[in-house]
Amino acid sequence: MTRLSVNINKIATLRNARGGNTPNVCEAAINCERFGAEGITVHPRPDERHIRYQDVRDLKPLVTTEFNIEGYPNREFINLVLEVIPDQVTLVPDPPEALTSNAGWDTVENKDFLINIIKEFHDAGIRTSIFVDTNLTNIEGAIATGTDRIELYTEPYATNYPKDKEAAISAFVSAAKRAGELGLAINAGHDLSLENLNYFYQNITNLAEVSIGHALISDALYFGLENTIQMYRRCLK
Ligand SMILES: CC(=O)[C@@H](O)[C@H](O)COP(=O)(O)O
Ligand SMILES: NCC(=O)COP(=O)(O)O
Repeated sequence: MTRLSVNINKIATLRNARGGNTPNVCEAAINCERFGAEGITVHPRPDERHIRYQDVRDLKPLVTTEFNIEGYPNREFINLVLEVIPDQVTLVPDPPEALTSNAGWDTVENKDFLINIIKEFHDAGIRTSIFVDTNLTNIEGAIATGTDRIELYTEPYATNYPKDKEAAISAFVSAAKRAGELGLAINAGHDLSLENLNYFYQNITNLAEVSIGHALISDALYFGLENTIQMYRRCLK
């Protein structure tokens, strides 16, 4: 079974546009779960342009499925995660000014850095995942960090899918196979959509979880949140 974790960053983007509390991020999370989401993902960024640190604190007692916090592990982020104790933390190597995530970790170069942070999260009982591309050196490097999971950065797959889906998935199949051999569980995310999700799911057999935000929240404008979540869940069958 592959879990669908709904990333609610874009709900916060809309809320922040007017400075009030509409739409309400906490209500949205509760409803996502009611409509079939099997997890809630948030990615607080240093400028708090969408999810705010306080949102993360407010969400923790409300999320009843799986709470996944993503972000670059600076000390402020690490302290927030250790305060909130989510089910999973996903470490992403984004510089503060990044528009969105656009690369995975160089797990060889950052080995010692990641080992120390992952240990800190493990000591607090938090499952870890690290964002990586399909480069096999980075997949093999991930095991040395002690992480429980990797999250495959799927933007290149999403970009290439409309041109040639077999070519687009190929590196992901190899990466997932190698990760499986090493005993790493696999998550995936970034730019997954109703168009490309089912093919990804069909080809990556050992996929534990996908986190989807931008396309899913956009689709909800047309199809409604409940219907959209069900549509995405049907792509994972
Ligand atoms: C790690 C990842 O791919 C997602 O967290 C994605 O970057 C969403 O972040 P934004 O909503 O800030 O684009
Ligand atoms: N980890 C990926 C994520 O949470 C959502 O990415 P996107 O669907 O907003 O591109």
